[in-house]
Amino acid sequence: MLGYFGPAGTFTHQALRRITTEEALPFATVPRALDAVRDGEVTAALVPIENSVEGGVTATLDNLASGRPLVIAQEVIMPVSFVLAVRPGTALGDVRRVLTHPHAHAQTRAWVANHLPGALVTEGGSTASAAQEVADPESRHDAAICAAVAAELYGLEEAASDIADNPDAVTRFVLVRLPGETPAPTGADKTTLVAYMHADRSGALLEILEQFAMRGVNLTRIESRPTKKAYGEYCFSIDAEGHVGEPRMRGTLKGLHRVCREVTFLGSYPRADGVRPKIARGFTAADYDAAEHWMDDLLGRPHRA
Ligand SMILES: O=C(O)C(=O)Cc1ccccc1
Repeated sequence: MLGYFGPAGTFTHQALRRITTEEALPFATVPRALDAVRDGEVTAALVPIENSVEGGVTATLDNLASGRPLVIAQEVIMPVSFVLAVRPGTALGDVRRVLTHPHAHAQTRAWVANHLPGALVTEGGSTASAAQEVADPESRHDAAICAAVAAELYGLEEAASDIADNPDAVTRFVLVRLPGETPAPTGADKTTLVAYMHADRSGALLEILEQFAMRGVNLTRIESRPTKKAYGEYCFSIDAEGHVGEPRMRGTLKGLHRVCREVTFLGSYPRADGVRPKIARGFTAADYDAAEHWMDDLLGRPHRA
């Protein structure tokens, strides 16, 4: 059984529907969904990790970085479109209190300022739980910012639709499982990791970046996050093009292990867009093999497979 950041009607739920039609268990928070994987209650869980407008979903990034080990098995990238959902009969002009998820709030701030200038927006668990709460006639909230499917599911009406400030926004979700054997590279893969640098070392960040650059590995995301252990101490959450099964990525991870205080591997998995990175001359698996064979010759050893 799979789990997801729920309840039914969240954007995460819609993203899950893109990869499976199987029944799945909703969890009200990202940490609860991830702990359900850790405790074996579900085999994997889908959670939001990044948005093209608002950036990283810190609840996910931080839990993956510091909780009991988990790895990403798959990613889903999906456009998101928001509606303002109200109890039947409520007019747009009557909306004073709005409930939604922090990422939905961040992506509709300008719309709310322009169309509901006096309204108070409260951030809550998820967009679907906001819709569920607004559906209660006793609710002190007049509207939820959520997906059209959530409005329908919880019996609300759309007082306004397509209210995102940036209509091209997409959210990235990841399916997370317990660590195990990493599936073979597909040729279009990503690797996610967290690098903790030595705080007292000048040039430590440059050393981290060098490990990627010197092996022709392109980064698709890098964010600094506080380690939460001491003020001023940061780690770097990184996505890079490539798979740990490729020699250039293996070399990068080994290099990071040498120069960092700690490295947390969060998985190598197929990228949602299927884009195969162009590997520069000198960095392909064949180039690494040829260098190994040359070294074996220098040492007078038989070639290793
Ligand atoms: O609350 C939800 O529906 C989620 O799945 C999180 C979220 C919120 C806003 C945009 C994308 C995902």
